[in-house]
Amino acid sequence: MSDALVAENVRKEYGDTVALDGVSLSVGAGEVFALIGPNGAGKTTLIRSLTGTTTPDGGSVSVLGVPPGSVEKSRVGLLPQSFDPPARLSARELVAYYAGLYDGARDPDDALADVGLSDTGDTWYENLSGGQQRRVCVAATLVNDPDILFLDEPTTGIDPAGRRALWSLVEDLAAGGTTVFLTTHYMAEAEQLADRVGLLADGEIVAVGTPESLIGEHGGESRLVVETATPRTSVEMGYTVEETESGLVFDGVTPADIGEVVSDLNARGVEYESLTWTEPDLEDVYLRLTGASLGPEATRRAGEAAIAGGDR
Ligand SMILES: Nc1ncnc2c1ncn2[C@@H]1O[C@H](COP(=O)(O)OP(=O)(O)OP(=O)(O)O)[C@@H](O)[C@H]1O
Repeated sequence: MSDALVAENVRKEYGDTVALDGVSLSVGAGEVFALIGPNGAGKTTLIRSLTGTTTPDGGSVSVLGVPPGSVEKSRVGLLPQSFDPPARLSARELVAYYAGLYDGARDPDDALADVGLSDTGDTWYENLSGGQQRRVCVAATLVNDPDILFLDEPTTGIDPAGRRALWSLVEDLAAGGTTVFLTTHYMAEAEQLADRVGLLADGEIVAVGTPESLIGEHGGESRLVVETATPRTSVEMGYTVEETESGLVFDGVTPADIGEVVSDLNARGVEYESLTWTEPDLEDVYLRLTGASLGPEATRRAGEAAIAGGDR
């Protein structure tokens, strides 16, 4: 697989802020690469550096074999994170405007159909919902049938059904040979779509690999989550136990161990409301490598209590 995109030691500073601190990566032709990382990690700055919408202070970038400023415009699609088109255009007029920038562009209605908005072509952009507006913007990036597509948080604000429709669109594009470089805060999106994922933190790539390899290397063990009737039940067992807001998390529990843990909980009089067994996923990788929280779902408390007394 030849490289569609190569960045070497890219550096960008804004005053005292080092937005990119020597980023190197390559993306193969036809590959889907997802960039994840906390707010302010430098994801948008990297996309802007890769697409020539900002000039790095150091390093080099090659897109389809040439510097970003020299690449044929019709071969590249870019959905910026912030995109504020004229509101008093219909969805179709807006997409047609972008189609007019290219020779041999696609039919705007086909691009709208790609994003599931066939019925809303006549609606003014300002009257569309936030998620529909985002989908129109995605449609606008598809009119030139790009060889490489940069999508900066493409599904932010889009409802779950719309998000899955866009995932399917990205999968179709990749199957057709389009290289896709996207950023996202949705770990499920990166895990579902990406051939490889890069984790950016404080302007540096801290891990890169297939979702499976990252999870295997950094995701930790499978675990049993126990929601207890009484918050922060203190329990002594032969597993590594984390206390959470809502109960207990037992690390390293396989499905075959669940019965034993449940017996132990019963024997010790721990009342529980639910038991959920989970395998590590990309969210665990993210949390472990950034030490950050993804939101209210991720309320796991630090401070493991490796407790003696059980039979493991
Ligand atoms: N034009 C700018 N002027 C000054 N500082 C900037 C500019 N653009 C980005 N920064 C700073 O560079 C750092 C990286 O910002 P960037 O927008 O690339 O992060 P991000 O990973 O895309 O964040 P988010 O997930 O919130 O979109 C931040 O500290 C940000 O404040």
